[in-house]
Amino acid sequence: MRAIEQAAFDGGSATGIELMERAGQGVVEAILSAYPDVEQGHRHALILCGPGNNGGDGFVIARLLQERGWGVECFLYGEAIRLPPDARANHDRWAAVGPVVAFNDWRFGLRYGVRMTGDVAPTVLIDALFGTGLTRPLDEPLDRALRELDAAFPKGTALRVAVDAPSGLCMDSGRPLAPGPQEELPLRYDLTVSFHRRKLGHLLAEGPDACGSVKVADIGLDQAALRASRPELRETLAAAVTEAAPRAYELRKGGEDNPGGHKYDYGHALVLSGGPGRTGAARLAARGAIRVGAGLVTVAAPGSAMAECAAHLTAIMLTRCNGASDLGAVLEDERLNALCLGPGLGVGSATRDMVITALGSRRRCVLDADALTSFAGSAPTLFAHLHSRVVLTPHAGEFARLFPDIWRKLAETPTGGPAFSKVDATQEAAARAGCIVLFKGRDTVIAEPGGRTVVCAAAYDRATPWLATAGAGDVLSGMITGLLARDIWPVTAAEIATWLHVEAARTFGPGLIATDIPDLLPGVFRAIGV
Ligand SMILES: NC(=O)C1=CN([C@@H]2O[C@H](COP(=O)(O)OP(=O)(O)OC[C@H]3O[C@@H](n4cnc5c(N)ncnc54)[C@H](OP(=O)(O)O)[C@@H]3O)[C@@H](O)[C@H]2O)[C@@H](O)CC1
Ligand SMILES: [K+]
Repeated sequence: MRAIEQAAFDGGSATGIELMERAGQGVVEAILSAYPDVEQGHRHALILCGPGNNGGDGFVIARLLQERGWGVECFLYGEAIRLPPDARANHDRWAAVGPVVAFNDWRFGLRYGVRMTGDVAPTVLIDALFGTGLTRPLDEPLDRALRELDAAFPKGTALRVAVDAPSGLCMDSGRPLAPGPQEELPLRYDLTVSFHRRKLGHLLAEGPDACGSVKVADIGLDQAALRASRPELRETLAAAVTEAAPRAYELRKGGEDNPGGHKYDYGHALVLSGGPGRTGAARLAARGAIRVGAGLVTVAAPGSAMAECAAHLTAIMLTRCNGASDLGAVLEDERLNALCLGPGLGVGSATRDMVITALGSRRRCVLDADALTSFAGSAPTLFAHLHSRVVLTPHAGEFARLFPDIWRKLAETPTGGPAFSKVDATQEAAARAGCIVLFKGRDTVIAEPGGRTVVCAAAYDRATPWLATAGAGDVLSGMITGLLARDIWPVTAAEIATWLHVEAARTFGPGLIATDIPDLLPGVFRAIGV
């Protein structure tokens, strides 16, 4: 954001004071449009201003609300004379018309303990303490003061709005920089108003829980001009966060963009299955692969599990595979162009051998679940065989087993900002593994070694708590495999599959189970014009 802001200054399209005014306006407009009721009846805002430009935004908001006839109380954390110039100017403008309470006098417990209701009780609390400039955990006394405020006005009694960021939340990682080992932010919010774009912190880790909802205020930064003036920003701006639906032509069969007409034009995916009683995961993956449009899908199962698989599979073919040497023979069929190993496959040396055989064939490949866990403690062996057309899809536990040192960095309590983030962790893992890593979670991150990184967050209006169900991950692996079979570039396949997976769950809602997901894809395809 600092670089973007500088580009706007350099290009002469805005001054700092103009951006700050628009930011303050943006917050007021966002509050009034999301919560029009706050303009009815008693209107009183309590505004906490910090020592940087976030605090400056707070003073603009104070002035604008007062001009609308609101009662406003401003509290400053820090010293007015130390404020940066634009924030100082807005502090002084406000101070000419209203009081500013210094930190020593905040004492929310005393102040509101006795007059919690009536005309002086705030209906809106605005946090303009820290935004993107948070560099270290909140000081203990500030943390305590905010907890007093939390107790005086429990969530639900006054609307809570964060300017750019909930104070204490690191906007590069979504991780709290709070004192104490619990890493808990003192306050949670109903609305967070971001400027220009959503930031990683709004989407990663604790971000969505802390922010409540996020509205983006346009402060007039022109994206096209910025890209032209600062080429190095292009990649970061393009790749950071994606919520866009995949382009329909990438998924379409037939037509001008995709003239192929034969099933073999859409590839042949092979999904390896575990033994009897454990074939469900592979069958779920296979169904994901065929629904996403692979031309053909075969499940390869041990002889002892053939009958079980045959009883359940119709559009999907079946072949026998009793281990690595059988797999080698199966892979002599060159038409098998994408492989999926892991779901229900079993943990141990047999799986390790099959993974190594699969990787040796240089096919596009998804490794998930047991295929990853089988290499816990021998990750370097796996890394030695990986290549650029492989996608690893670990959840947190699997990630920790393969990349224990990277995981430790992510699990440690951060002592400063920017804190080590899931984006950093996934990029490091991809660089080490030499392949695509899709690090699952509500804040899924997909990284290519030294290349594109994408955050596909299932948060806010894309929240899908019902995806936390057994087998959902197996379907995702199968969907990626199906897209790989269709010749879609691995990182794109991972990205499209993740989006479709969330979208399918969203269209279904409560009650979703994994077997539903593949069958929801046709509806999602229709909705996005495939
Ligand atoms: N970029 C844009 O386009 C626009 C940006 N705008 C706004 O500016 C915000 C960014 O402003 P910013 O850079 O001044 O940072 P901000 O978050 O106010 O805090 C920095 C201050 O806090 C201090 N500090 C840090 N941690 C601390 C701690 N734990 N405890 C105590 N102090 C701590 C830090 O001190 P230092 O680290 O130097 O010691 C410094 O003094 C952005 O979020 C948005 O709201 C809009 O106005 C317009 C367009
Ligand atoms: K803030």
